[in-house]
Amino acid sequence: MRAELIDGKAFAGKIRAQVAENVARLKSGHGLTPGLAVVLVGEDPASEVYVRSKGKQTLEAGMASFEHKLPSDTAQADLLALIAQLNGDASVHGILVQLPLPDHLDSDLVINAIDPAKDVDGFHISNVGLLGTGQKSMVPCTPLGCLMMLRDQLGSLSGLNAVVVGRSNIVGKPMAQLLLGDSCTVTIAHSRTRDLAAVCRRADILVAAVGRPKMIPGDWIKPGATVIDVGINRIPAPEKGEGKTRLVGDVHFDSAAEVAGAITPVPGGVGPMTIACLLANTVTACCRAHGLPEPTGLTA
Ligand SMILES: NC(=O)C1=CN([C@@H]2O[C@H](COP(=O)(O)OP(=O)(O)OC[C@H]3O[C@@H](n4cnc5c(N)ncnc54)[C@H](OP(=O)(O)O)[C@@H]3O)[C@@H](O)[C@H]2O)C=CC1
Ligand SMILES: Nc1nc(=O)c2c([nH]1)NC[C@@H]1CN(c3ccc(C(=O)N[C@@H](CCC(=O)O)C(=O)O)cc3)C=[N+]21
Repeated sequence: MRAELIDGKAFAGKIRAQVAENVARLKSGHGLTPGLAVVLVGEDPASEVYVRSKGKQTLEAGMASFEHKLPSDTAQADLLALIAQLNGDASVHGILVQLPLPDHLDSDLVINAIDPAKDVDGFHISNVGLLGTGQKSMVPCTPLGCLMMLRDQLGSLSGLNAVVVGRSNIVGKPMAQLLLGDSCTVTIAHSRTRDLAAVCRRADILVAAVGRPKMIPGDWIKPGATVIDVGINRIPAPEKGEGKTRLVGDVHFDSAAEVAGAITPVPGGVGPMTIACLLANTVTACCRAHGLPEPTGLTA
């Protein structure tokens, strides 16, 4: 292996320590406890694991955690009523509605019902517009975590060719906005992109957010490039025993690590940074809600 490994797990630990320091300062100095409410509709086992780990890390940072688990047949009006209640609750500074929602619910409508100041996912149209115009906003956690790792790794990103594979509202598009904000020359690729291999080979920074296990091989990667693998794909792992599974990214790690300059692993890369940034956004939201100075280094 030639590439340097970018240790997202360790980096996330440092971010969480900074979050905890800021929480302690808000508590002792201002009598404030930042609070995060997570809303989960339905019984997806993967989402439940993820929501539990968010709740645990929220408490570990000294914050308040509110979990709302609703049945999969929850009516839209009931979900909207819960959001209205959380919007009005002064002890809640951040609201996250776990996606995807069951098909009968309109996720755009639900997300846009969240008070933008409490929208710690950064998915509300106001925050999307603010980010797109370079104004202060809530920045989506996964792209924010990726940006932090890239800045830490490379220093300035200015003038670099960045290719983002994937154009979702939750990862690909906001990632591209952040890279543009740091003066990269940005290409967004997707399922209709022609000659994706050639597009990827131009990238000094390659961000993969596709959801296809090991799709990007080493020979699509420019020698020395920095590779950020957002993909979280669970695949069968018969070598671990019958019925066992393991997580892999969208990048074929072994071949990519022979070519790249630096690469994030899966697990232990972007995933832990996403949760750390969620906590960071909650602290930022709490500070803004009370007109207090924001922590430095925890926002874009
Ligand atoms: N680490 C973390 O914290 C997080 C990880 N993830 C993971 O990141 C991955 C992407 O998530 P998300 O953005 O929500 O996924 P979506 O399914 O919403 O988007 C996937 C994107 O990949 C594109 N795509 C699909 N197939 C191809 C292909 N063959 N070639 C090129 N592009 C393709 C799609 O293109 P088109 O638009 O044309 O259909 C789409 O834009 C998933 O593995 C997910 O689990 C997601 C969120 C957080
Ligand atoms: N409103 C909303 N906001 C989200 O940010 C959001 C969402 N909905 N829906 C689902 C996706 C997925 N996502 C992950 C975050 C962390 C890990 C993570 O910590 N992964 C660990 C491994 C965990 C394991 O072992 O299962 C790692 O990569 O090391 C994974 C996935 C956030 N998402």
